[in-house]
Amino acid sequence: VVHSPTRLHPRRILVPAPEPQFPPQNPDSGGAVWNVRYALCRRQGSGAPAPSSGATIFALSSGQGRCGIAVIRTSGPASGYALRILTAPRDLPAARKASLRLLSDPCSGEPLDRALVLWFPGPRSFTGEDCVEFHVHGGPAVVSGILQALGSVPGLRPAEAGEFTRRAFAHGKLNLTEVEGLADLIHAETEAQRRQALRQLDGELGHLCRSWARNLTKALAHVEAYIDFGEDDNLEEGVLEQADIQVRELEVALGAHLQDARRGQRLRSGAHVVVTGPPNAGKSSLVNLLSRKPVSIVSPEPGTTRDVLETPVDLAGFPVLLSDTAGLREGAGPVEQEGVRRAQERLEQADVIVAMLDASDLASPSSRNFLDTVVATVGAQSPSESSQRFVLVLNKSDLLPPEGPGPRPDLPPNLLLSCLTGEGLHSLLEALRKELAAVCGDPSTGSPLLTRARHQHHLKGCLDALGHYKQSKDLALAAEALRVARGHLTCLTGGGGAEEILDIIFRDFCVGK
Ligand SMILES: Nc1nc2c(ncn2[C@@H]2O[C@H](COP(=O)(O)OP(=O)(O)OP(=O)(O)O)[C@@H](O)[C@H]2O)c(=O)[nH]1
Ligand SMILES: [K+]
Ligand SMILES: [Mg+2]
Repeated sequence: VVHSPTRLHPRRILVPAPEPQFPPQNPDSGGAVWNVRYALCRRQGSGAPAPSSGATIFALSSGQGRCGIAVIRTSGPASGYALRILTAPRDLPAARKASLRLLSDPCSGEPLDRALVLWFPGPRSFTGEDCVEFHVHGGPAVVSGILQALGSVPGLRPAEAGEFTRRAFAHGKLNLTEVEGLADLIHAETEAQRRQALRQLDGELGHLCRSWARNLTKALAHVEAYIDFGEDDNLEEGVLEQADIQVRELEVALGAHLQDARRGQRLRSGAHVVVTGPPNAGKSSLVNLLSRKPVSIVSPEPGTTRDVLETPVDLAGFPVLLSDTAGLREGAGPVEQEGVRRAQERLEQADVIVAMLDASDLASPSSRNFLDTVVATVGAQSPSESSQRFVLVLNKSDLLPPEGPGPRPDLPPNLLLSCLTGEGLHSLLEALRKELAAVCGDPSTGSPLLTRARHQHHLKGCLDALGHYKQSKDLALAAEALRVARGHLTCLTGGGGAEEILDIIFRDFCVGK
């Protein structure tokens, strides 16, 4: 082994590379409410079985319940046989063209439905295997009759949650980040979520990781060439310097992406918006207005809200967990004091703070106190210093004299609102949209966001390994560090996919997808 002058080390030690491991618990179980829907269609136990079983699977792929048309699909080698045995005439229709067929039960011969059937011979299908789609009338009896008929065909069994997508992944039709994008697209509830999911399904994050991995492979080749042929005069000069340059470039790119930090994840699971202020400012009125339902009790009595009340809302296309909190004041009874403590705790977790005051009551002790404490500290931070965003709202503008509130130079920039008349709501929504775009990232522009803790984990692992590369004085260790770094990028797109990660991801799918 030839050592470069900067990497002198007496011995060549080969330490086994630490396997890039991912915590086995579900890393994305953050947002309580947004995840309820995942729980609804989550299959119990581990992920779907590996596709090597060779079985042909079938499932209802459209939604449950009565509908105009239901789509039932199959995937696997017996798909063509199942199609022929259920239909008359018993020949296979032209590939990828809809044909009208009478479906009947293969055992009793009883007609089940007249339906459109589609035949997708592998590998040009969603899963890469032979697939069939039956577009049948969506009545429950028709659907269950056809599912039963399919179940009676030898070699066919009902699909498990996510099994179609898992087969697509196994046959290289989708990489892991695309699978995640597909899961998110199915679950997307707001416009921004849909845009982000679609970009991920299009493979943008995957492409980026693969191009980074390619650069690492080049750097590794340079280091290995130096190890093997360092003394050879034919070796082009400066190979190690080239590797160093590539590593440095990658470090910059990874650093920029990690700085993006939790924006993509927030967009996926919801940003925390917390409404705070002194008692009776109208916090609960605003929460009810934004969520368009009576989440919180509104009353003229100060100290009405005591617990933190959280509700998921779609604010200007962004998914938000909106929290109503107790009015901040001192000297209240023990129950209200506990409410105040919880309000302050929630405030610390907020991505966006909506601080609300009664515009007609700015001189009261509780208003002054709120201005001197919360507004003075959070409101004074510039957005770059603090990751929390801040909007100051002066409510009850309808109570102000017609000439307006008059200039208040001691207040930070603020918005006038009346929850009673709705005046100023439009400007508040626009201000919130801007803050949310800053907190969640804009999914239609810029580089693809990291949507899961898993992505961040592997990029960070990659960056750490690059740090080891730069520090290692031994060339063999340096090469090993590059291999570890590349391993993290491969894991991100599912190249080195540990079963356990696959299980976590495929759990998010419904049966039939
Ligand atoms: N005139 C007027 N009254 C309002 C407005 N918004 C809220 N109110 C009234 O102000 C009172 C307090 O409203 P809430 O929404 O309960 O205020 P809160 O900040 O949640 O109060 P606590 O939970 O007790 O801290 C109620 O009687 C509301 O009807 C407004 O824009 N104009
Ligand atoms: K109140
Ligand atoms: Mg309240």
